[in-house]
Amino acid sequence: MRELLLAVGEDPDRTGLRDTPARVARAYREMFAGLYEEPDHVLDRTFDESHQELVLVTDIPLYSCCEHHLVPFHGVAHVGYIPNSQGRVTGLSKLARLVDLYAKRPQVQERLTSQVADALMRKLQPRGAIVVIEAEHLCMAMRGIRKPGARTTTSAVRGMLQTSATSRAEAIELIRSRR
Ligand SMILES: Nc1nc2c(ncn2[C@@H]2O[C@H](COP(=O)(O)OP(=O)(O)OP(=O)(O)O)[C@@H](O)[C@H]2O)c(=O)[nH]1
Repeated sequence: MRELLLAVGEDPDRTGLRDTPARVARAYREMFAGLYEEPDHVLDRTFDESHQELVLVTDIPLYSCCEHHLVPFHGVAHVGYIPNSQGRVTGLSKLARLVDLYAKRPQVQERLTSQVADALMRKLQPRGAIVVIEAEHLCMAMRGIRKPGARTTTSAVRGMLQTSATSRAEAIELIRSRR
């Protein structure tokens, strides 16, 4: 941190910046807490419910950090899956926990989207999964190209939500028509 401040021409001993290294370390440890957690544990607890159609949680608030600049990107995630024939479902909050865990790592939006979908497929073995993330990258808003308001949408679709156009269209329509 001291080197970083010197590199950008700041005096590390200046009043107000004296405590900065420890504070920044604490903040980044919190923002990157997902590096130290095992994603599969989030979905350890499941229960059987004879629901074999789409379960979709939309508008999960998302805060992450781009690994290129360590500058935040934020937006919402929509996460859905179709339980398998045993009807193995997970608590709805676990879908948000999964998003949170992967978001709390240095990320790129595409990888974050795929990681959530792949964890669902791995642990719940559902018939299909869909993850859509819409986010604004502050590295494109507050610096660089400076385009505030530009939003990036990424999707990861697995299983029958990938192979069945009807199932995929239903999920996408529900995401688009929310509110
Ligand atoms: N695909 C993708 N790109 C990202 C993401 N987050 C940041 N980026 C981009 O990563 C790129 C890094 O580009 P570089 O040329 O290495 O870095 P830079 O000189 O700071 O680029 P500028 O942002 O254009 O000033 C930029 O184009 C960012 O917009 C992300 O989640 N996904």
